[in-house]
Amino acid sequence: MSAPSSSSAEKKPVAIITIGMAGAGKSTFVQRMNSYLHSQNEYRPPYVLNLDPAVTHVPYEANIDIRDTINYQEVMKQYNLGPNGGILTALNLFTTKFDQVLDLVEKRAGEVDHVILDTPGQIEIFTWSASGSIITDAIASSLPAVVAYVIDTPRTVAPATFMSNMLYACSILYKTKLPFILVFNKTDVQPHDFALEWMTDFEAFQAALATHGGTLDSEGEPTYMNSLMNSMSLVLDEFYKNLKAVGVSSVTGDGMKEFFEAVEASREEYTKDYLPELERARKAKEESLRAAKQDSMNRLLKDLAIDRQNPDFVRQDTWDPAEEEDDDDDEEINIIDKSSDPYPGQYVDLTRSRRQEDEKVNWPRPG
Ligand SMILES: Nc1nc2c(ncn2[C@@H]2O[C@H](COP(=O)(O)OP(=O)(O)OP(=O)(O)O)[C@@H](O)[C@H]2O)c(=O)[nH]1
Repeated sequence: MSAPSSSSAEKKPVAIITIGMAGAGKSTFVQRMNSYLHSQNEYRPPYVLNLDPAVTHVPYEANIDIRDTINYQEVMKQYNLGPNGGILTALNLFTTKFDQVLDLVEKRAGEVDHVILDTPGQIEIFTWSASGSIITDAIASSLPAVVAYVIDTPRTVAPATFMSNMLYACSILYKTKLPFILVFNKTDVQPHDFALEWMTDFEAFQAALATHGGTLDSEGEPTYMNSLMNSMSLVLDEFYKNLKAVGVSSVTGDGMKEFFEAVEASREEYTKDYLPELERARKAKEESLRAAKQDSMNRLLKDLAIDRQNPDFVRQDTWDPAEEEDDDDDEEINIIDKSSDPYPGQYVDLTRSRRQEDEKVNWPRPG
């Protein structure tokens, strides 16, 4: 897929990468985005990708579903892994085919306004794995992209939990460098006003800390935890300036209008901040590749000049086409776009197809 230029980025669909702690409501939120976009005239229905191999049921119809390509249970058996290792390895296997996913997304890019990604329940599997980074970078270098960080609002009312959640969000923001929306979910159970207040008013957060239990030790002095959180909240002040926060209820649909307004604002942010940085990094990489190639070429030419002085070498140095290896007989694995017409045999199970090929094959174990 070609990289978006600053001028064409606004015409491309926005990729919404949905991330959040287990149980924060990611899948329900993806379903809500899906139904909201279907119901609005100003938007076209989205293109949805499920990247959670272990989920038993998703409340939406995904266009591409990792479970159609990777049998997560089989991966666990083959590699003798537990559930988290199984999810990570399944995601790694899927990532090796992500170029096909990008091709399918590109084919649909003209027909949709949003490409939505649902990620595995265990947040760290996506945010701290090589596959998560590869997928995020691949998507973000092809389409305007935004991270929707889903927060379980009722479980974030304690200042310490709020702070840990914000620190986690902060680490993802600085890792991906993408436009970032904090999605305070489940506002039907707990409104998110307290969070907005803590993010904008440092003293309000301090006051909440002071009134929360366990903040003073037996001598009436602030506990270590309390002092730490006080200092942290000062550091986070800078982080809060770099993001948008909206409250939604994935159950009632409250706040979805505001969420999509934040997505549109993020598209502009992507074009203004992320894209120039991406183009700069790409140029630097091309330049270093070009320099490395030139260096190899110079060394090759130097070696050839020496070898050509040896008549025995010149006699042996003939090219025999029969010795060429045929690399084209690799088995083709296809990612499935379920919104295209299916045809018999289209389903390919990456795990099973490998096993049938050679029962004795030992797959490389993750390092
Ligand atoms: N009241 C309320 N419940 C919600 C909301 N969003 C999600 N839930 C509930 O929260 C629970 C978890 O939701 P999921 O969508 O499965 O969360 P998830 O983050 O995808 O979960 P994992 O993939 O297991 O990490 C479910 O019981 C949902 O019904 C909401 O806006 N309001």
